[in-house]
Amino acid sequence: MSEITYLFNIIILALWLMLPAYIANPTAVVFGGGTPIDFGKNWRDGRRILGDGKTFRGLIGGTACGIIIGLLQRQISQVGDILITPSLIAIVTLSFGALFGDIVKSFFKRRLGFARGAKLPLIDQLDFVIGAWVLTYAFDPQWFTQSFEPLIIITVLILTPVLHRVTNIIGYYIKLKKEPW
Ligand SMILES: CC(C)=CCC/C(C)=C/CC/C(C)=C/CC/C(C)=C/COC[C@@H](COP(=O)(O)O)OC/C=C(\C)CC/C=C(\C)CC/C=C(\C)CCC=C(C)C
Ligand SMILES: Nc1ccn([C@@H]2O[C@H](COP(=O)(O)OP(=O)(O)OP(=O)(O)O)[C@@H](O)[C@H]2O)c(=O)n1
Ligand SMILES: [Mg+2]
Repeated sequence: MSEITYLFNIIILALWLMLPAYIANPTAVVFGGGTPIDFGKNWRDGRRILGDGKTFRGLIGGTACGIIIGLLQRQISQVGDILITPSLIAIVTLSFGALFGDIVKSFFKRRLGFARGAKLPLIDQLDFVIGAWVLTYAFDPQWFTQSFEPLIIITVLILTPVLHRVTNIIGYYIKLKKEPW
């Protein structure tokens, strides 16, 4: 196998493993709106706990879409036998964890005084990856460690900011996102 083919396989595997999280994050934008998760309440510092950018509809819609993709992946990997099958726990923790990470980020963003939608380079791009990994490692450490080898982790960390930027620019031009970042 040439080095190019090897690298290509690593990238495909990284995308495959991250897919529930990669789908949950942008579909939360699509389904988002309505009641905010913090119910419009402020923290002790007088600023919003999370802000209007984190809603129940986004959280539920995004998690559901991620889970549906994960269930489809389980069917596909049984046919192919080459791709890693996500565990049922991992499907849920990758999807919910992505949006959980995004929520935790917004909490700290508000505490630092950043307005909703303000730019926070790298953190805005990796919040959902970290959230998905932390919850998956917490609830299914065996699946996590056997699937996410160090090389896959590095690939995801490099690839995600690029994919995030591209999807956000697409989202901005089709008027689903208010900011192109
Ligand atoms: C391995 C195999 C067999 C297949 C892999 C297929 C493949 C190419 C998978 C990756 C595609 C993918 C979904 C990439 C995006 C992942 C990602 C990093 C998403 C980040 O989400 C950003 C989102 C929210 O931003 P926020 O963090 O600031 O809250 O941005 C919102 C964007 C939108 C609402 C635009 C609409 C997007 C969708 C409905 C999701 C589907 C996206 C695409 C089809 C575009 C993918 C384009 C590429 C190749 C980057
Ligand atoms: N749990 C979520 C996550 C996202 N969204 C929607 O997706 C948009 C983009 O998400 P994101 O960039 O994460 O939020 P921001 O508005 O930028 O807010 P923050 O500064 O808190 O990141 C939000 O404005 C909101 O409409 C949502 O409704 N519910
Ligand atoms: Mg944002």
